[in-house]
Amino acid sequence: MAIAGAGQLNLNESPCWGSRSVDCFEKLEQIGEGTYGQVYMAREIKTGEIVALKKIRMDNEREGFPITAIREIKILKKLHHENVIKLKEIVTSPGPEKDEQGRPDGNKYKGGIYMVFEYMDHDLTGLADRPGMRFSVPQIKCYMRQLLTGLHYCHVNQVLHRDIKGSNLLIDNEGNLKLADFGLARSFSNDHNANLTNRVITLWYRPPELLLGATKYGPAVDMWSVGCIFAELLHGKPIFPGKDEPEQLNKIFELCGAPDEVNWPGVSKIPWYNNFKPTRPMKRRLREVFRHFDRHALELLERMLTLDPSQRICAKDALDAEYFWTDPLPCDPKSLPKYESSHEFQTKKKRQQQRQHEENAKRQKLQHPPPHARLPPIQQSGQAHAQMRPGPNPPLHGSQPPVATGPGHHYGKPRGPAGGPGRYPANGTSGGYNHPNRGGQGGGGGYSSGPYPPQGRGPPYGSSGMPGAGPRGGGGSGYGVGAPNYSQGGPYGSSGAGRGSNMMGGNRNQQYGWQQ
Ligand SMILES: Nc1ncnc2c1ncn2[C@@H]1O[C@H](COP(=O)(O)OP(=O)(O)OP(=O)(O)O)[C@@H](O)[C@H]1O
Repeated sequence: MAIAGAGQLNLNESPCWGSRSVDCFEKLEQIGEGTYGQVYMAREIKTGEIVALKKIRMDNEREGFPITAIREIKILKKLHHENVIKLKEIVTSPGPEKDEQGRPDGNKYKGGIYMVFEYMDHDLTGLADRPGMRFSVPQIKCYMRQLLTGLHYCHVNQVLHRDIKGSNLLIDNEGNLKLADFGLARSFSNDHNANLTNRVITLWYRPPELLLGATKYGPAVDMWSVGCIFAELLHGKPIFPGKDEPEQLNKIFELCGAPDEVNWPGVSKIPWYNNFKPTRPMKRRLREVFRHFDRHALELLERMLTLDPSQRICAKDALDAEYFWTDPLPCDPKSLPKYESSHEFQTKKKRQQQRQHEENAKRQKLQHPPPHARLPPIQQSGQAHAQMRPGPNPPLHGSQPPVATGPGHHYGKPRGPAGGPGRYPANGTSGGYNHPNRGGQGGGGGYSSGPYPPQGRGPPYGSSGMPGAGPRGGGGSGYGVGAPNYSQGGPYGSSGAGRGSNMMGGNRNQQYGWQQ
């Protein structure tokens, strides 16, 4: 695990940061299990305010404070925007800790450090995974616009998120969407001259340039992930559910066509192009496969899922796209229905419990088969009542969630002329952005030379179907069915950097192949 050098975690920067104990909060429920450790819903005892506590995993005391956490804190401290999660403070636990039930935590590290975030009721994966959930078009437009607004702000401030996926998009019951989990984020310079690792972004949302081994890249990598989320919201399931990198690339080429020097000038110079260039011609089929999508949605998707990153649409232009300015308009976030809290961790846990329940029931049935299954049951007194009770597998959720069916509330009419430029602030300095860097898109600065992991220049993954571990939790397909988070096989999975595994069996080290 990469560790912090002395003084890197400048907790003294803001006098109160790090000075309070986690005992100021009462843990209510675990809502996430991430690379760093657990995420809890908690209540601040003094004020009653509900927050999210993200514990920084410190499995090995000797390795010090994880560099990923330092990065996340550093980056979040400079980002202040309504579509970016707010890091409120850092709190510490000097002694043995307690879990949600007040029992001593068995963690061998006796102290702990927590990030305190504003609490969000859902993540997009958890929300979409609710039984019967269907997002309306104005709702999808509303979420997409907020996602792009938050990302535009990050990009203007020269921060790449590098892990855009449903479980990192948090939503509250006011309909606000915020980007979260900046553990893989980093600053970038506009000239894209720095070498960066290509082992970032969860596989299903990873752009072709990273899969082909590019180490010089920019905000376009996040825009590919946004395109994948957009298509997933419209399509109802993930569009590129690859098992490993070769399959991932193949799925991309099957839909977006094979890259060549015509549609992507310079592609043949990307390190692993020759290893993975398709051996047969592959036409772009996006319009054909998604012909049922609305015309403006398809136009925007085409520009997000453009193979050549230099031609891919940027967040600002996406916000200006016709899609957001034609009827039905994005709805007002506040008009969205309120749902019972739903995080990916919880929906997966519920599904696991349900599966376990079904297996137990099956096992019991096998062990104690009814004496004569084909004979009618012998009537006994009270049986009629017994038959009225629900069966052994009651629905997971007692009450069905409200189905979002197109709230009729829209924002006002578009602010700019239809189709005209500049409906969105050009550099993110207007539109209510707090702009700490003042760099603007073309501005200098913002390029951090901090201790980031070296770029992944290892050999490419094997060229044919490496056995990839399945998605975290074995969940099927994204929105509506389960969340992706593949681990990687092959050379990518071999680095032993320790960001730890999660309860669903996934391991981000494998997934991202972090190197020392
Ligand atoms: N502020 C918050 N409010 C509510 N839930 C949150 C908050 N932050 C995180 N979560 C929940 O915890 C989950 C994991 O959080 P996060 O992604 O920040 O941790 P991580 O350790 O980086 O996880 P991963 O390795 O899965 O990326 C999120 O998907 C979300 O469901």
